[in-house]
Amino acid sequence: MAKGARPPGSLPQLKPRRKESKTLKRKREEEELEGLEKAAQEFDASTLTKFADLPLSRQTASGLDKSHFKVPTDIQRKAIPLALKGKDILGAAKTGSGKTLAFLIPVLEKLHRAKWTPDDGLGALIISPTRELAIQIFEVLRKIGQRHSFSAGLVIGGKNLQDERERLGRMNILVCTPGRMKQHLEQNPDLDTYNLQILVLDEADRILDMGFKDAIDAIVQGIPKSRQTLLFSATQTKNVNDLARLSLKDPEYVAVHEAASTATPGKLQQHYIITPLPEKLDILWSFIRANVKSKILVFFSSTKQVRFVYEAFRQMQPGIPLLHLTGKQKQTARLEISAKFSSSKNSCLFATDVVARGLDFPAVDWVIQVDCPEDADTYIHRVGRTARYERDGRGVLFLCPTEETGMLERLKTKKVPIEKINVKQNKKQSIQNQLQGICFKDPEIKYLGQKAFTSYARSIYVQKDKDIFDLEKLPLQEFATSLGLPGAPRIKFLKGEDTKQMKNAPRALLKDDDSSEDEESGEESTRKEKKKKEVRTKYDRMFERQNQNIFTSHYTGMVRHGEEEEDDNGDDFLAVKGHGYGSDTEDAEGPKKGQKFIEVHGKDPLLVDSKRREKLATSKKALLKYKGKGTKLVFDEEGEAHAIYEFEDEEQFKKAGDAEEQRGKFLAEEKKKVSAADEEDKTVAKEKRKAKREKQKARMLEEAEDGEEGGFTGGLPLIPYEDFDAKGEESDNEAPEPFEEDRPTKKQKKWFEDDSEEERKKKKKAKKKGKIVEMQEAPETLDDLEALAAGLLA
Ligand SMILES: Nc1ncnc2c1ncn2[C@@H]1O[C@H](COP(=O)(O)OP(=O)(O)OP(=O)(O)O)[C@@H](O)[C@H]1O
Repeated sequence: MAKGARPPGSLPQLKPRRKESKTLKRKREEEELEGLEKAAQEFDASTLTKFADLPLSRQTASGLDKSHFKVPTDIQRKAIPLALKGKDILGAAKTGSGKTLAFLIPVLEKLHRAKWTPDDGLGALIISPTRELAIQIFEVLRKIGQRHSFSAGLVIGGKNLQDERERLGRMNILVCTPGRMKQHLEQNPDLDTYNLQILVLDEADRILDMGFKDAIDAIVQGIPKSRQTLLFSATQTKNVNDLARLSLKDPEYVAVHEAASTATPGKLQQHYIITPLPEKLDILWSFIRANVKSKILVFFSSTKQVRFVYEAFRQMQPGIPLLHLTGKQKQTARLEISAKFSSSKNSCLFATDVVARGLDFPAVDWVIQVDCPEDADTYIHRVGRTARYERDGRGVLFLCPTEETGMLERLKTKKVPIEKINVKQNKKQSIQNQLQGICFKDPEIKYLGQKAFTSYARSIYVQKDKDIFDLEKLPLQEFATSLGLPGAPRIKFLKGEDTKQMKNAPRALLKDDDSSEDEESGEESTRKEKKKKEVRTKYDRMFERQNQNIFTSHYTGMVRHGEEEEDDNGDDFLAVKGHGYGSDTEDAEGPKKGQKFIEVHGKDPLLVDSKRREKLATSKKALLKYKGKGTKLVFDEEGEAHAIYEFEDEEQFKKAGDAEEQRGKFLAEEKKKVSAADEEDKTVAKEKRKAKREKQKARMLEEAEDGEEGGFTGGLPLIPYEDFDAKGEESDNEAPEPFEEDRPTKKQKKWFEDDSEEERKKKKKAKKKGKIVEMQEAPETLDDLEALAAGLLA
């Protein structure tokens, strides 16, 4: 028999051997999982010094190692062993102390030990209050989970609901913001949450506050009670009601820094200055000019302030790259700006509280809080953007004299060590004249300044802590002057703002169109969706965009006339009738639901049943026919008006021929004159438009060139409303954004290209020396990021 041949009747060896190895493999895996579970239950946390000591899957251990995480931080050392035992956790630790890994490692291990496969659907849900933070969490998950085969997705809005929906059904781990997740739960039948194993709330106190209540309740309602729940924050909630809402089971309170003498990182130096409100911008400007070689993060209380200071300072060229980030920008722009600030060495980012929590910008030197935060917790989160994970950092809080006592008391109660410093008067530079010049030359910036003024006043007005925030005590007139405005714009507060809205100040700010944070609660997104569905004309949108309080009294009068004085319209040429309009009940005589009368001067009321018809009926052209021909008048020496014929000699008039013929002739001649004048006007207007366009173009070019030389991001062309509508998501609610940053500009590119160019050169040099190991290219957009993760973390 040939060597290796099978004896007759014997069984082939290959099949049993393969079967045996599969079975063995499965058995070995089962044993491994059981071993992990047992080791986790028996693990003694006091023996933990390195991540390698933890009973972790090979995949997680390898992911941590590859991401260069070797030694756990305090919160990780305490929270991870408990979470691996399956406990619910309330985790509290200072900002920048590594809470993200403290919940991501248990998430991966939970699914691994449950032998979760891509077919098992959603196993873990991680909720973050803002999109930026969700993206950051997702990136860390992608790094440490790279050896696992779970699929992971981001649900944060900013893109088509349908696109997101299609991906969701296939995800094992979702990182989401509350409002968007609620939307999906309500509208996406493929999203099955009934098998969820673990729920995480990062920045739990923020997520559990009133603004997200509906969304969180809706999410929790649809997930099993038997799941594990992890809550983390630097300012943790222990509110029993909140915990009951989440049905936590005997949660372990892990507060590593509770016994510490301070609530903020040890390497953080914190100072405050007392400054009158009108001097804030002078001090900020002087500070930035003195620290152009630093990385600075500046907080304001509203989007409008951020935009005004950014645009004005940009024109003044402080000698450091300026950036701005608010929840009102489009997602792509926000991502781009975060990335730019992260990668830059020296730059100054103006922002709202959208970046106050959780964001891990590397190596920020200074956090400046120009506007007083609404409470001590917000202060702690804002200042925590510096001095992260063993690094140094400095924070400066600007306080108006009226805010000093109250705020310092709040900070002391929260164990925040902060010291007063004084501004060196000889170093302080007044920029009031420059700002006045800028506002005078550029109406767009003046407009932003007016909006910044009203937004600031409003932000103070809605604050609930009246011991700190008192609008009446602020020198508003001087503040307006300090912004470069000719006078203080009129401010009108909405009725009820001081009651219902003030009760929930942070959310009130959020609901205002100047909202300081970005994430939408469920109610907010539903409201926006409803608003989108309403048919609105271009003019409706235009009026909505404008802040009517800051217009001239003439304009306000015009608008109010239409809004408030409907009934008193005897002298109006055009008026909307009040009766029956908007009534829900049908009225036999009046218009039906959806219909209304419009009254055209001197004619019977017209019944219209749609906006389009109303527009047609009230268009300039349609109204012309009611206008009549007009009468030519001449004035005597006393200034009294008379019809022409009153001055004519009757005999002569009769001689000239038939009266009707004369009238016809006169009308024909006048018509000719009017159309000639009309033509002339049109030509002049056309030329004016052309000249204006050319001027704008020249200005852009000039600014672009300035930017290349001086290194400043340049202004952008003013965009006609129509163009803006076509492009901008935000155009529905916002004033036109002439300075939107996600339109690429020469200067912006140049600025950061220089940085990366330099870095590229450095890398090239280092590579030659063998210092750098090439890494996989970083994802640039959300889609890149998701594509990398969604197709399995591996
Ligand atoms: N074990 C570790 N070893 C080294 N670096 C770590 C470790 N854990 C976390 N870090 C780093 O520390 C920084 C802060 O971590 P993280 O963002 O998780 O802090 P945080 O406690 O969530 O802060 P915040 O309260 O502001 O949200 C990050 O850059 C992270 O990569």
